[in-house]
Amino acid sequence: MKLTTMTQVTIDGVMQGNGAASDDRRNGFERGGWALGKGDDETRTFITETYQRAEAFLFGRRTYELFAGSWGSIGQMRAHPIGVALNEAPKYVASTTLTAPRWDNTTMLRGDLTAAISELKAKPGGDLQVHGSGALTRWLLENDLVDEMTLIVIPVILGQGTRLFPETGPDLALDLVESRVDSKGVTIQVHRPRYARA
Ligand SMILES: Nc1c(N[C@@H]2O[C@H](COP(=O)(O)O)[C@@H](O)[C@H]2O)[nH]c(=O)[nH]c1=O
Repeated sequence: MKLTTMTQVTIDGVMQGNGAASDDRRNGFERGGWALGKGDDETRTFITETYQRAEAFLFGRRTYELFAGSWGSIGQMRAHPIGVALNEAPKYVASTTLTAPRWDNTTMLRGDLTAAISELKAKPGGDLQVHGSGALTRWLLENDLVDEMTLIVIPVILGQGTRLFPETGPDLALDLVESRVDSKGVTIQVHRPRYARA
């Protein structure tokens, strides 16, 4: 499988609390919900089709729990095409703290994460998709495991919140695979990292 990430970020690179203000108030964050209703229909279709294409999903603990409590639990969300894709596909969670995953079709990845993810990547098939999961995405980039990275850039400067990319991290060159701007100014960028060590 090809490991792909999809993250909504602001112009200043924040990824915290894109969906709802209540999702994540860590570190006094109070400007959540910045991505809600921002893209146009074409962007929404792009996002939905991305989820539908997934062979499997890989999550960090926090995003897994947020998704399990929404896409996995609320009837209307389960019935949405994104909900259907998420509920049907196998889900993997990288966490050392989560003991009892509450969503069907979930496998916990413990121990040697590099080996576990390399094994998943070696399986035939389509996308192993990571959504949200900032800590995991940073770790995957640090460990040269991301094959393709989609950024959905929302035209706001938030001025607070956790950034997707760390203050200190890997130095990566990216090949642009696809980019487009929608009618509301939301930019979609698909990049392939070119790892120096690859
Ligand atoms: N940007 C963005 C999300 N954003 C945020 O990711 C955070 C969870 O990951 P972590 O940083 O590992 O704690 C949490 O603040 C959530 O609001 N989540 C998504 O599913 N999709 C996205 O595009």
